[in-house]
Amino acid sequence: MNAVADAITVRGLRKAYGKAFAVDGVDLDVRVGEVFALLGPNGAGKTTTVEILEGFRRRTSGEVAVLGLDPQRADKAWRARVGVVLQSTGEFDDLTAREVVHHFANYYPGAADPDEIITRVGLAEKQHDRTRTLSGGQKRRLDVALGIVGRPELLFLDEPTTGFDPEARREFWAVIRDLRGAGTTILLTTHYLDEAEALADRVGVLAGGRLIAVDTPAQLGGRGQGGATVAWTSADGPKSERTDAPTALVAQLSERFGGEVPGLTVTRPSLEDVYLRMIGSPEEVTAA
Ligand SMILES: Nc1ncnc2c1ncn2[C@@H]1O[C@H](COP(=O)(O)OP(=O)(O)OP(=O)(O)O)[C@@H](O)[C@H]1O
Repeated sequence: MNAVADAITVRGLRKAYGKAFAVDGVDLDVRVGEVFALLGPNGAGKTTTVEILEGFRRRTSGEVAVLGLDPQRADKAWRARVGVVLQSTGEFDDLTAREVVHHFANYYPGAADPDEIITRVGLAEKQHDRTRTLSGGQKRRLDVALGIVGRPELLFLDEPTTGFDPEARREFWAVIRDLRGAGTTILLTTHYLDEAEALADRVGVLAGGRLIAVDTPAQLGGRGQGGATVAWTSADGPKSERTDAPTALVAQLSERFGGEVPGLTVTRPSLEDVYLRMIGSPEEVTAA
């Protein structure tokens, strides 16, 4: 169907630990050039899935193709095309951040300029510090630098911004948008719904090892259609109404108020609302 082959194709993927299936029949396609965010509660199987795609874990069954190859049989040339940012950072102790990035750049035939990468991830001021002295968020930036210095076609990011302060997250988002703009395919896992919304072309929700939904952030769980809440201020106080036809209600209100509707807002469920509903959060069930 696609003019360009998918970057990742997964069919019937399963992974058992003992008798339990951490991944239990996942089908997934990630298109070339898209940012795909894998969401899901703790233990849903995100890291297991991603590590299988990266070639770091063996699957129990199913078919997997990543950049056209089975990651279990991947060679050095394939590895050079894939960037990986793992959940836990490697320790380089007495090397400086700059030395580590330069060292990693040597592994890749078409590496980016390491100094430019250091600047892009916001580590320029800390580049001469030993990595063991970096803060958690700074170490994470270094992880990201190591993942992208080889100019990968496909980048895996497992919870990339955990431990980042808000400013660092925004800077990281800009780095990801640049990479996307340059044509990099990105698969990321995140617990931050705003991050998925800001970055992802599509999101997939994993729960209990199964992919229960795949859609754009705007459309996930029917978010884009109907189900809006219109709120306004009337003479006797704030009012709100849930409706599947918000435009018609706003038109009625406008007529009633003879123009501007005081305090008018129209809101749809946030990505977090629909996500929590999907994974059956107890809070959401009681709120509904
Ligand atoms: N090496 C392992 N041996 C046994 N069980 C494991 C192993 N790794 C993961 N699991 C189990 O598999 C399930 C999925 O774990 P996984 O790390 O893939 O989840 P996750 O979605 O990435 O979670 P989180 O959001 O907490 O990172 C969990 O129940 C976990 O306990």
